[in-house]
Amino acid sequence: MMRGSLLPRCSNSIFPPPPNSNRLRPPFLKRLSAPTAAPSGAQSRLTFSQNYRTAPNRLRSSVSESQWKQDREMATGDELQDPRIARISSAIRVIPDFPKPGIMFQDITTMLLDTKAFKDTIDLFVERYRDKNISVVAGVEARGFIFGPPIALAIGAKFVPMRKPNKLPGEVISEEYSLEYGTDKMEMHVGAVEAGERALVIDDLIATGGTLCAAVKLLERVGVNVVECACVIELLGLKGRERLGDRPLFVLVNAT
Ligand SMILES: O=P(O)(O)OC[C@H]1O[C@H](OP(=O)(O)OP(=O)(O)O)[C@H](O)[C@@H]1O
Ligand SMILES: Nc1ncnc2[nH]cnc12
Repeated sequence: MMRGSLLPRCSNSIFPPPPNSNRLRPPFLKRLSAPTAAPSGAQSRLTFSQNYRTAPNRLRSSVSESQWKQDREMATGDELQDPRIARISSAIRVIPDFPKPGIMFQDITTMLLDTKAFKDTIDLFVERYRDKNISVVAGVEARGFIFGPPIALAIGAKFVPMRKPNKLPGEVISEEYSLEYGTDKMEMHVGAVEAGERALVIDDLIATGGTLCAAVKLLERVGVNVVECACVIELLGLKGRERLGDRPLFVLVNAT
């Protein structure tokens, strides 16, 4: 059955938002929004995002003062109001009740078919992270493997896969983490990164934040400075940001 094709693509663009839309809410209201589980058949809304957070209390012993200031400026930059985001948002398909009832699945595969939207997505990240002295792009399996490598190549960083358990052949360090239901484990090759390196962690989506948090912890355990986490989509209402604490997170679009 062509489940998703029957749905209109969610749009952020020039059309006025319907009643109760979360579109373009100020950031402080975003925190109060409903969880991802929505009444069956409801259309999830994707919103423009201005999601920047500082990391004021972060331990940055391996980072110079000027680099710290530069990072802070990056994390508190002007609100992102880029027209490319509307196209990206519209190209992401939303499938209700997948993989189980109540979940509004954010399907990025339709965005990958739209060559302009896919390129714009990569470009937006590259524009943000080039010239930031980032030597590592760490991508979270599986969907972080789609966005991470082109960004890494474009900014001149290496790509490090953060994998599900028992996939990497060499010596690994691992981190267990909890998800909405149950636990999972993430692994990284020992020696893939060195203490003092500057990393960007990338994934397609943040929901509860468990996955990104595990990736960050793995890197920090070996002395890597995680400059920022980045996702295409943030699912509002699941408190993913809270789980990340004061670590900066950058997202392109919000969804409920
Ligand atoms: O913020 P969280 O609650 O941790 O959820 C976010 C994670 O969930 C999805 O991966 P998932 O492992 O479900 O699917 P995959 O098999 O495509 O990697 C998504 O790609 C993120 O990695
Ligand atoms: N609603 C959702 N859509 C896509 N991927 C997800 N991972 C966790 N929640 C998700």
